[in-house]
Amino acid sequence: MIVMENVVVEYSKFKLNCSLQVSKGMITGLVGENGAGKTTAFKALLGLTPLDSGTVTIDDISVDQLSSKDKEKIGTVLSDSFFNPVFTIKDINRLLKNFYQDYDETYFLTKCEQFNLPLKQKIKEFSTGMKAKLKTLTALSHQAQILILDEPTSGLDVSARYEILDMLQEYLDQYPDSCVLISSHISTDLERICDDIYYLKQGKVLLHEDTDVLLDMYGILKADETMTDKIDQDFLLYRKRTTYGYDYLTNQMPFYKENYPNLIIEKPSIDQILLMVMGGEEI
Ligand SMILES: Nc1ncnc2c1ncn2[C@@H]1O[C@H](COP(=O)(O)OP(=O)(O)OP(=O)(O)O)[C@@H](O)[C@H]1O
Repeated sequence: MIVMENVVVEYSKFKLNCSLQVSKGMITGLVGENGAGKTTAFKALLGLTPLDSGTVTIDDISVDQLSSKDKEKIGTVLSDSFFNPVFTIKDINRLLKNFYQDYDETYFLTKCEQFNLPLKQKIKEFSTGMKAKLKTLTALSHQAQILILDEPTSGLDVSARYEILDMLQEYLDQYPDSCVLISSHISTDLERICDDIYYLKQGKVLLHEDTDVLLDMYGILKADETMTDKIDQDFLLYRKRTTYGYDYLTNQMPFYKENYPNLIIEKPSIDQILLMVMGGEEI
């Protein structure tokens, strides 16, 4: 289990101030615009950047107290780090075998074959998709209990993205006690595999919700000026001015459907929900 509590990381022009939790058996998504602080949060989680305040624990151990053995239980994909580009998969296989006690060479090589990744070609000659698959594969090849994956599907076409997401789902089926934190710009990716989603904006968590709740309970009410005065405001989260009045975001769509049968209520996609939170006025 990953717990990040009131973590503050302050740079000259940016401040991350966030809490989040990833439980066993769960895939948690972190979404946010460019510069929202996702990578900073991942670095804080992994102890790669000093905290100004707050705590990060992984399976109840503070991240700065993790032993080498504890660290072996963490699999990572970070956007700006990878193996030396002149290495081949054969080289990487040898390195992983020496580094991780629980390295599963059969899994690694079988998946490389499945993804048509050549064993003897230098990584610098790989396509973006090939590199992305290899990156995720290395994170999954040592029976890690904790997976921290920063944009593993970034820059990939839809089939390559789904191959990576399916591989993650399969991993969790095989190791049901593990937990996964994954960031992405693509909300359909998160919708496909995440149990819950955090939305980060300017270093702060603006929304945290179970994916099922987002998809089943959230709604957008389309109200004109007269209707605006009549609607119960108790379950409205954000509003946005429109040409006819206001769009309201609610997390209690059934309540409004039942009590306001004449009101137009749309079931939003996750992108539409995030756009309301991103650009709307909090109520
Ligand atoms: N080492 C650093 N020193 C100073 N500022 C930094 C440093 N690292 C990141 N930042 C700033 O922190 C902010 C958040 O960056 P971060 O990379 O965490 O965002 P992100 O959500 O991962 O963005 P993207 O989706 O574009 O990768 C940015 O404004 C960035 O310029």
